[in-house]
Amino acid sequence: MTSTESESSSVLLRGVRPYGEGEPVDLLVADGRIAALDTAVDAGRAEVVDATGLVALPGFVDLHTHLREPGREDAETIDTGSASAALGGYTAVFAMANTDPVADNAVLVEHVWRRGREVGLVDVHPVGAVTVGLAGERLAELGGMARSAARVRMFSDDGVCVDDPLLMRRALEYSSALGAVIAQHAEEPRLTVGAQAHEGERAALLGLAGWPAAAEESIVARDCLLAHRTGGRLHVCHVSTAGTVEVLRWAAGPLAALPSQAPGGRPGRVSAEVTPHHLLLTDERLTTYDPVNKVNPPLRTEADTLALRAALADGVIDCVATDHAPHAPQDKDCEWAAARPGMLGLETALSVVVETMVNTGLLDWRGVARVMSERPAELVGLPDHGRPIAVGEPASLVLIDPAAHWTVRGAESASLADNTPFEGMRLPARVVATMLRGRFTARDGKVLRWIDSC
Ligand SMILES: NC(=O)N[C@@H](CC(=O)O)C(=O)O
Ligand SMILES: [Zn+2]
Ligand SMILES: [Zn+2]
Repeated sequence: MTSTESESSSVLLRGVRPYGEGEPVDLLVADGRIAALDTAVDAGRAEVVDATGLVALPGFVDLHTHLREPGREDAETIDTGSASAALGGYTAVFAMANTDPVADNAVLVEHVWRRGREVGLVDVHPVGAVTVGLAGERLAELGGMARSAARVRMFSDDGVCVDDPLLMRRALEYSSALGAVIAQHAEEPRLTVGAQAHEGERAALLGLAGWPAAAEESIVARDCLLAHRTGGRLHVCHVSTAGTVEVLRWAAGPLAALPSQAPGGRPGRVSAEVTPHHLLLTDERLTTYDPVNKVNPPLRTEADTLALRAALADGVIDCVATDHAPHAPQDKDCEWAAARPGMLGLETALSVVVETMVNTGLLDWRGVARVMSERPAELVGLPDHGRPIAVGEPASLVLIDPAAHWTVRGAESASLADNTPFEGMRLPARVVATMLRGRFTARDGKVLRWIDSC
């Protein structure tokens, strides 16, 4: 993007196409908000940026990111993870609680929140743990975290499942009172002891212990019932099987029609996310035994990827979440069984969504805005993200070159880690710039910190 310099902090984006629709317009940003949206807008003292041909969408919101700070700053920090998020088009991320120490108290979540603000590249919202130390034995102080300066609105033991039904039921009961969401890593631990790969033909051929689809589906079914009966707010993390899609369909239909026993008769609500890697990759990739493909839940079959895509398109799955899971080399560059599960996701998410959802005709750009920005913001009640591109709204935006292609190189990512399963793949569409409340946080592949823009 070329631009003319100016001493003013306002910016005029010339020739953008909001949601990729209609004729190009000029979008004027002033005081952090969209000040004009029209043809031939007078630049005045604004910096003029040539954005011809670029699609503008509301900045992306990731409900599932691992930033690793505190505890594993060798794999990622709030700073490097925020930079990766800005490059990927994100303006808000939810940082999972499985850090060391675990984010299970007000002091820790406030630390993560403050550090995110200091870095200032993306709004970092800490996720609080559901149980103390993720140990699954007693509930953490959810209320204390919700009332802290971090205003925690999502709780999760992600990495492990809250498998005790009584604890999960209590957490869901509290969630409605707190206006929060319980995000479940759905994995029945008794069914995945020693599991290494999706249970099926591929795992059998490779001699890897199988990870049954029912381990996920049985917990999702149980939790949908608990959410409905308690009036709680359940969010299902990283849906990976066609069977889970059917359970979610049942929860939204026949189950929702049953009377709830919740206080005031208010039924629970269930939402769900899918990761870019589960939309694109299958267990066919495991033949190399390269641990870059190891992830929890595991890569599944092509039929699963197709069911997930259809469910995202028709709204049974609400949104895309990256499950960005950076790992240090010693935890990934080792034999399959010893490697940690997880893969990078923030910088490749848009391109994978375009490849699997837009280029297949399942979603248009408005649909991309829905699943990557509007719906996730709505699920957790973020008031100033996922907003319409309209005059008066916050200028938290992503500009995309829809015609670009690029080749993924983990070493070039802003993340400290390089465990991307998309290494060497040529993918469509590229984030050209990200803007948070009127300030560029990433532009032409470079991260812009406060200091750069002052
Ligand atoms: N997805 C993964 O394989 N790993 C995540 C944990 C998780 O999301 O369950 C991690 O923290 O590394
Ligand atoms: Zn998980
Ligand atoms: Zn995760």
